[in-house]
Amino acid sequence: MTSTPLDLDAIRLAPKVLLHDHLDGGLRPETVIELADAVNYTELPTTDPVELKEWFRDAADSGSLELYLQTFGHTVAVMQTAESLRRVARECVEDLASDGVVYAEVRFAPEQHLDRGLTLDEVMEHTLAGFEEGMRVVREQHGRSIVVQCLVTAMRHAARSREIAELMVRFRDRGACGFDIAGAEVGFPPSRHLDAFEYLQRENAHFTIHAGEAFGLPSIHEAVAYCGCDRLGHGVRIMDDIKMSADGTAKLGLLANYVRDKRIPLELCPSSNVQTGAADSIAEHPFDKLARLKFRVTVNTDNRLMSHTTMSEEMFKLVETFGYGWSDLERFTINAMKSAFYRFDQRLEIIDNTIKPGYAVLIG
Ligand SMILES: O=c1[nH]cnc2c1ncn2[C@@H]1O[C@H](CO)[C@@H](O)[C@H]1O
Ligand SMILES: [Zn+2]
Repeated sequence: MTSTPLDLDAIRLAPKVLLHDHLDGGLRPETVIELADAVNYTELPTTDPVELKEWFRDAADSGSLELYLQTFGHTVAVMQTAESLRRVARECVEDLASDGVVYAEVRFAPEQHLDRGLTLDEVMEHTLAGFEEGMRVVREQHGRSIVVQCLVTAMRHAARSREIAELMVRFRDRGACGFDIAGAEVGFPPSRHLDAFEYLQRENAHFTIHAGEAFGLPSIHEAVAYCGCDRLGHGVRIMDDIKMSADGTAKLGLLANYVRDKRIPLELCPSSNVQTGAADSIAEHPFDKLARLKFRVTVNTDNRLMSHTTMSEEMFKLVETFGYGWSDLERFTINAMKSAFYRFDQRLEIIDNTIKPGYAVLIG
C-alpha cells in the first residue's frame, strides 16, 4: 500500500487531539456579529464578517501577550447569556469535529461571563449543555464522533482561583476534566494561586498552567516545582534552559531535564506564539528541537479566531516547515491523547480504536 500524500485536505481526515483551545478564542466571526446584535453590544470594530475575521487576526498580531489578550474583550462581551454560551459551545464542537478532531479539551474562564447576572454554576451548566448538544449533533447529523471535555480556567490577575477550582471539582463528572490559569503572565506568577493548586491536589484533580509563554524559566519553575502542574500551557520557553551547540548536541539544565524526565506535556501553540512574540516565526519556533529531544510535545491551536487557524492548519504548518511525515503526526497525536485529563481506559480506547487505525490507513 502507498502512503496518502500529506497535504492539508488529508490532514483534515486524520484523527487529531487538541488539548489547548480557548472557547472564547474560537468563535465564528458571523456568530460574534449575530450575538452582538442580539444583546445590543455596539463596540465591535465592524459588523462585516470578513472584515471582522481580519480584524481579530491583525489586532492579535501584536507581538505582545497583553495586546493580544485585549481582543478577547469582544468575544467575552457577547458570551454573557445562557443562549450565547450554549451556542458558542455547540458551534465549537461542530467546528472541531468537521476538522477531524476526535478528542478536545476546551477551556474558558467562567468568572468572565457574569456581567448579565448568570452565576458561576449557571455559566458552567449552559456551556457544558452546549458541548453535549454539539457532540449529539455531530453524531446524529454528521455521523462523526468527538469527545469534548471542559477545562475550567481562572484568570491569573484576579483573586478567584480557589473558588474556580472548587467550581471545577463540582462539575468534574459532568464534563469538566481539569483546571487552568490564564491571562497576562508577567507580574502574575503561578504561586499567587498556590491555594487553588493545593486544594486540587487534595481533591485528586488535574490541572495545567499557562507558563513560559510571555515570561521565562521562573514561571515554568513555579508551575512545575511549587504548583505541581500536570501539563504546561505553552511551556515554550523551556528552551531557555537548553544550550544547543553548533554540532547540534544539546545540554539541558536541571529544569529542562526535570520536565523531560517526568514527561510533563508541553501544550505548544505555534501560530499563537508567533503572534505574541514568543517565537519570531514558525521556522524559528522550538517545536522541532523539543520534539527531537523527545520532550512530550503536543500541537495545539490556542485561539482559532485570533490566529485564523485550525488544528489541521497548525499541523500542516509544521509539516511544511519541519518536513514531518504521517508517523510524526501520529506520534504528536498519541502524545496528546496520553496527556489528556480523561480516564486512562477511555484514553486507551481512543488511541487503539480511532487514532492508530486512522493513521494506519494514511501511512499505507
Ligand atoms: O495564550 C494565552 N495566554 C494567556 N492567556 C490566554 C491565552 N489565550 C487566551 N487567554 C486568556 O484566557 C481567557 C480564558 O479563555 C481568555 O479570555 C484570555 O484572556
Ligand atoms: Zn492559551
